Parts: sequence; structure tokens; C-alpha cells
Amino acid sequence: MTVLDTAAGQITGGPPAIGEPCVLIKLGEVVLKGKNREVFERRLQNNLRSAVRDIAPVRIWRRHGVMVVRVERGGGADVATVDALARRITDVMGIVWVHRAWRVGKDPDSVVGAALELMAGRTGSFAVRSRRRDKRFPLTSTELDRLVGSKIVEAYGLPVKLKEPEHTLSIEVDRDEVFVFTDGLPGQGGLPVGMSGRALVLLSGGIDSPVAAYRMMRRGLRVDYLHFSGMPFTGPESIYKAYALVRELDRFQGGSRLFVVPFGKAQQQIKSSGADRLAVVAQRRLMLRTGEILARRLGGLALITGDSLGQVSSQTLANMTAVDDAVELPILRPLVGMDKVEIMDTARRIGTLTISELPDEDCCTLLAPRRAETRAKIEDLRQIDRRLDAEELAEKLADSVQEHRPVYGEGNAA
Ligand SMILES: Nc1ncnc2c1ncn2[C@@H]1O[C@H](COP(=O)(O)OP(=O)(O)OP(=O)(O)O)[C@@H](O)[C@H]1O
Repeated sequence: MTVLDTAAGQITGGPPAIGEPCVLIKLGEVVLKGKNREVFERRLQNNLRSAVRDIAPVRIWRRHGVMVVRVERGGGADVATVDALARRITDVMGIVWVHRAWRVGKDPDSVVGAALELMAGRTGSFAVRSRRRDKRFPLTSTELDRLVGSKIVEAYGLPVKLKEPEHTLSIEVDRDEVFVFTDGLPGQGGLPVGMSGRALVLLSGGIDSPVAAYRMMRRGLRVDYLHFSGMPFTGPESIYKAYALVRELDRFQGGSRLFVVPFGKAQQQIKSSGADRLAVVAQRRLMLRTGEILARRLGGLALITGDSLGQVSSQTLANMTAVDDAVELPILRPLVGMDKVEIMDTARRIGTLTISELPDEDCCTLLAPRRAETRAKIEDLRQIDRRLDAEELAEKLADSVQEHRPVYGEGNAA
């Protein structure tokens, strides 16, 4: 266990001398939820507990607009564990800032000890900002700022800069304790996963659909994933990619499920139905029909795709409308107004870009016509569907689905 020797500001062995390391969380839109706030916070607390389950058992407290995550008594509240908790919590949706903090007693020495530990190893200017909610504390906020500031200068020689410092050390004096923390890590924002219900993501091996999944989880949807492979006419590479993508995305919700449908034979049927220039849109309609059946079985309320208006010929407004016509569930397209560069930036940040860029034999290349239709007519597509008996075909495809659990565990939302 690591702890601090307050006088020297050094980490040494033994039980904590100055207080308890913990994590402070600033909530995002949850705070705007009025009467529903209670429900949102409960959901967030459940998600937090599940997300950190393999690091440490935790207790979560609400205090003055923040949440405090503390390791359960006997759970090993050392600095390294709490650092790991803070990093993991940055992936839990619904949180704006995550601070590794010290919860200390209401005496100036403990506050100084915590401040020295948090500032150890830093370079650049700093400022101390104290807030005193309990006026019985022996120092005013200005006196506390000065005391802690001078100890940091003495220990580490860092320059004080009150305007736009590189580091801000915050001290909050509450009724029973004091919290000391630094700038912290940005969270994902948004709403807690599970708050908005459940939906099914159509996940190709490409760049866009993983970003679409991320954006909808961030709006509180818990998602399942559906991938169509070209099997038996392609290799399993696209499935491996989908698997790797789901593993990466799982850190935002936990317990993700991937459903895979071998789609090669259905594509052959589309080809021989004479769909020609309409083949890509007809195929997309069949994918969504299949997705709708599966989503209903899973309790999903919507389908999610990575379409972005005008990005490829199948994503014109006319073609999207023609796809919508095949299903009753709403199709959510969170990327519809985003540029490719913006989508790629997000993919890079959430860690899916390098996986999406790996080569694979996409199922959809099997069907690419020489010139794809950009203004598909719904009546023509309905005719193709009748020739295919699309309703029954979609049922068969949904029955042929194979379920995978790329990450084991129960997930962090109900
Ligand atoms: N093989 C597939 N399995 C599951 N969904 C798919 C598949 N192919 C396409 N989709 C869905 O249809 C959307 C549009 O696919 P399309 O191939 O036209 O565009 P894209 O820009 O290449 O998308 P992506 O980058 O997600 O592959 C995808 O974002 C995805 O939601």
C-alpha cells in the first residue's frame, strides 16, 4: 500500500497517514433532469459499480452536485487502485470530469499532505482554489490557499500563477471532511447507458458503424450488435473484425453481445432476382428487416446504422427513405450530418479506427453493381422484395443468427 509522509511529501509504505484516496465525479446532463434525476443517478451508480467491479468493490456517495467513489473498507484504498478506478470511470457514460482526490480530516496539516501528494512529479505553474462550506474550519479560504500554495512552492519549487495556471489544486471544506483534488480527466459526457432503452446496431467492419454505436450509447442506449458476413462465400475475417470492434466498444457499456448472420446465400438470391442497380439498396432493406426481427426478440426499440448523408451512393436521401420503408422500427443514423474527417477523429479517439482499417473481404463487395442507383423508387424495391419473399427470408436469416460474447461479464446496465 502506498502512502504519504506528509512532511517530506514522499510516497512510502504503510497505512494511509493523511486520509483516504478516492475519486470525485462531476456529472453531465444528469444534473438537468429535474424529477428524473434520482433515476438517472441510480442508473449511473449501478453502471459505475459494474464498470469497476474487477478493480475494487466501491461505495458511492452523492455530495453537493458531485459523486464520490470510495473503495469499500478493507478493499485496499491505495493510490494506484484509485488511479485505476479514475481511469476506468472516464469511459462510463454520463460523466463530465473525473478527479482523483483525497478525502482528509478537517485539519490544515492533512490538507497540505494531500496537496503535496497530488502535486508530486508535476511541472509548470499552479494555483490553489479553496472553498469553505463550513465556516468552523480554522483558516479562511484565502489563508488556506496561501498555506497550501507556500508548501507546494517549498516542496517542489513550482511557480504560482493565479490566472490560467497549468494546474489548479482545488480544496473543498465540507461539514465533516475536506476534499483535495487536481484538474482531473475528461469523461465522455452524455447520459448513463440503459437510460434511453435498448437498440440494435448494424455493425459492418467499416469506420462508421462503430462510431454510430458509440454516439448512441452516449445518449443512454444500451446496444447489441448485428453483423452480416459474406459466409459461406467469404472467409471469417469480417467476423473477427466485428468481434474486435465490439471488444473495444464494450468498455462504454459492458456485457456486449454480437450477433452474426451468414449472408452470402441471401446475396446470391438478390443477385439472381434481377435487382441489378437496386441490389445494394435491396440488400440494405433485407439487412434491416432481419435486424428488426432480431431487435424485437431482444427488446430493442430502434435500429442504428452508420449512414452519413451523401457519403456513398447508397446513402442519398432517396435511398435512405427507400430503406426506411422496409421496417417499422425507427432507424437511428447519428452520423447523418457528420463529415468523414469528424467521424474518423471520433473513431481514432475511441480506439476503433485501427481495427476498422484492417483489410477484410466485406460481404457487400459480392454484390456491388457497376452503377448503383442513387434514386431508388420504393415501388421497384417492393417488387424485388416480393420476388425474394423478403419477409420469410428475413425470418430465416434471423433464425440463423449466431450469438457471440466478445467480452464476458454481466454488463454495467440492466
Ligand atoms: N456487413 C454488414 N453488417 C452489418 N451492417 C452493415 C453491413 N454493411 C453495412 N451495414 C450497415 O449499413 C451502413 C451503411 O453501410 P455502407 O457500406 O453503405 O456505408 P459505410 O460508410 O461503408 O459504413 P461503415 O463504415 O459502417 O461500413 C453501415 O454503417 C452499417 O450500419
